[in-house]
Amino acid sequence: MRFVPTAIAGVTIVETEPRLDGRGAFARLYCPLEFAAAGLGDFRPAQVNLSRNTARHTLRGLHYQDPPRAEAKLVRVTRGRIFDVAVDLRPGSPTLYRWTGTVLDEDGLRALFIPEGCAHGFITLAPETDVLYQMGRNFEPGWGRGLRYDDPRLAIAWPAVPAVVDDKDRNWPLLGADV
Ligand SMILES: Cc1cn([C@H]2C[C@H](O)[C@@H](COP(=O)(O)OP(=O)(O)O[C@H]3O[C@H](C)C(=O)[C@H](O)[C@H]3O)O2)c(=O)[nH]c1=O
Repeated sequence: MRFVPTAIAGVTIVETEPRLDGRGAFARLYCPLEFAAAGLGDFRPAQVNLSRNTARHTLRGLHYQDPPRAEAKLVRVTRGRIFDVAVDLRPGSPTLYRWTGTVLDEDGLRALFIPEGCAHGFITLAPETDVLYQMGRNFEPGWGRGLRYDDPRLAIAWPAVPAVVDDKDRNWPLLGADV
């Protein structure tokens, strides 16, 4: 695996190096030892989730969980295409409230690692898009927090106008202008 840093410390593009042969390819998608050696800490997924999105330009997020339920996640696309975004929410971070984004598509050989302390969201760029999550913690209802995808304080350059957004995601509080 190759670990490609982004503008936000810890948010990392994880690229696999498929082994090709006459049958096709074989690729390692995750390894705790390689993640630890890359400085991403002890990421050992507790649950794996599938987000199935029917319409193009479906937007989900931006979501995060506060300590002690903060969660790291490894996100990849198994069908379709997304623009995937992470926002730094770590107090004292030099990139606090900065965002970074990357396109993930169905070849599934690129993933985005979002560490604890960052919010995550995506917009689909194709219909029938499936997003696969490896989650660093078990899900517990009631711990979900969110940022507005259109918060002017974040100024995320989404590549499309969202067509489908859950009411929950339309109603997260805006960050104050003072942050
Ligand atoms: C996150 C989660 C949800 N659920 C249940 C709760 C609801 O009944 C249903 C949909 O949950 P929610 O509306 O929170 O799903 P999304 O809006 O896609 O949220 C996810 O999308 C953003 C972009 C993320 O990064 C998070 O992984 C997650 O917050 O699945 C579970 O059973 N387990 C889980 O881990």
